[in-house]
Amino acid sequence: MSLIAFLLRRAPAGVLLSALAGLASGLMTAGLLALVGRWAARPEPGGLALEVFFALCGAMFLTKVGSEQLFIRSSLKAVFELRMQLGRHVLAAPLRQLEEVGPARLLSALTEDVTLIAQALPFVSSLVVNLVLVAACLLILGMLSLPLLMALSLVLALGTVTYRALASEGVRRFEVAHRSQGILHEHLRALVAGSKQLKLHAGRREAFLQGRFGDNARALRDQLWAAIRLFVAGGQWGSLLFLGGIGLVLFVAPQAGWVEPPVRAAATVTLLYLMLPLGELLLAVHQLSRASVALDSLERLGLSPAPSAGAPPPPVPGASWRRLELRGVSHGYVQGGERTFVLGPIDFTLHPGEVVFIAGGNGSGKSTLLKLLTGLYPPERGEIVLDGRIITDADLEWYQQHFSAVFSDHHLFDGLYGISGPSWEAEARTQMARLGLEGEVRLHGRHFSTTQLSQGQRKRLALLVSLLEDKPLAVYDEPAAELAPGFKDFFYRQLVPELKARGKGVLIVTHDDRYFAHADRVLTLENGRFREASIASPARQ
Ligand SMILES: Nc1ncnc2c1ncn2[C@@H]1O[C@H](COP(=O)(O)OP(=O)(O)OP(=O)(O)O)[C@@H](O)[C@H]1O
Repeated sequence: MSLIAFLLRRAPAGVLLSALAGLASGLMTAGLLALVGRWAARPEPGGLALEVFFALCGAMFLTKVGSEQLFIRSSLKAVFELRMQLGRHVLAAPLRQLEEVGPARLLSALTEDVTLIAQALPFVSSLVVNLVLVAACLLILGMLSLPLLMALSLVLALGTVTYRALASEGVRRFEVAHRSQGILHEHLRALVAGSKQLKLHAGRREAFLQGRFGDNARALRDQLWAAIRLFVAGGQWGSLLFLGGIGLVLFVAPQAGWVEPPVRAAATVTLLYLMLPLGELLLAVHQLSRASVALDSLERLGLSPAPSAGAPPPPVPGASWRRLELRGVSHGYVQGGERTFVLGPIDFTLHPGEVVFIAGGNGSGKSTLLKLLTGLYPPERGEIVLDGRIITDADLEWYQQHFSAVFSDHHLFDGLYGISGPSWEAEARTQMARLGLEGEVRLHGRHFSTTQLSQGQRKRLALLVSLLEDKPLAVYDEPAAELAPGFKDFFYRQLVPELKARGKGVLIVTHDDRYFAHADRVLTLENGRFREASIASPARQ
């Protein structure tokens, strides 16, 4: 099973030790059963070796507890590693791949799929221990009566074949339900993100809840029920067969002469005991089947690390550079097999201390250009060249580290991650004061006291982080869109000239034509291409 392989890959020593302890525990239980069986078969009471009985009980308890604890530790380790690995894969995957998979599917994988796997892992241990117990019970029964063992094996084989047929159909239905779960996640995201609009419009709220959301939730409920019902039916059929097996021992076997009267009690005890591990096995198969669907789905996400992952360490912030060029670069989007938009080919050069504004209508490709320039989208055609070095796939990670960015859909982290240096705190406080953030947000160590802020405050906090990063190149996508006039002025008239004076290359997507005079060049994008030549050093307003 893929789940067992998954565990063995991540915690081989712990799983093997746990399996050995489980095996020992199963053997002790079988020994105990054999002992009790032999005692039950004696015509006279007494004669059970008490010390052997208690020794076996103690050993069974210790090996079982040891096996379970080792297994739980190994499972937790495996799940922790899976979470870390998924996090790394998400961050190492090319941005386009993440956009294509979509946030809902990613979140569903990182939360629900991992949880399903974590919850199912203890059942791997149960599978091992109970398989040993079943094998041991069959061995004991075989020693008591060979014909009985053969008849029971037939019953068990029939049960297994039927259960497998039902279970494989159940797994198929779990797969269908899993796809609905991904769609439900998308609707849940819409429900949370759109709660304001839904609150203000009762008709829309009901239409959404009863419509797409409710339809999908109902479909998921029905698909899960269809899948679980098959496993339950399989389990019930297995129990029925087994009761038939007990009937065999009690009524048919003695008459057929398969079981001698002295061992009939022992065979019945063993058979009755066998019901326990068989029941647990069925439960384990059910849980593990569901988790296997989740694991397969995680593997199907196919988050391949970008070719640049694991590249040389990033440069020290503030590293010097001389010239950045885009030579005939282009990038296109494909949706439903059709090219919907192409940016480029673009030729563009930026030098230290240069400030370039990018203007253009909605959908003209400004944000796409920023993603291309920063290496988040590798060019389909053309070259990015930094100081004469052509940026290859293997250089992308290194190249990306030159940029500090504030995107239009910027995520505000709750603290200053990755900001270091001897005077980072003093610098942070100074810049917070300049950006008017004092009194609105406080620094607790490296964490912000809050991120529950207005749009303008969030934008200023994002600018603060960008300033503290102190990278050689700064790109901003409509940074002043939500800023009040005073802060807009401060940004264009003070911050941007300061960045320029410090030799940064600055690229700003903006519609603020009042401030165009503060750029060395203003380039306008139109349908993915630059419309006109640069405006060199316009007169300051
Ligand atoms: N992830 C994506 N997948 C497919 N198409 C996309 C994607 N992102 C953008 N596009 C398309 O590419 C075109 C350019 O989008 P882009 O976001 O670069 O424009 P923009 O100039 O920044 O627009 P705006 O001023 O409205 O922010 C648009 O037609 C858009 O629909």
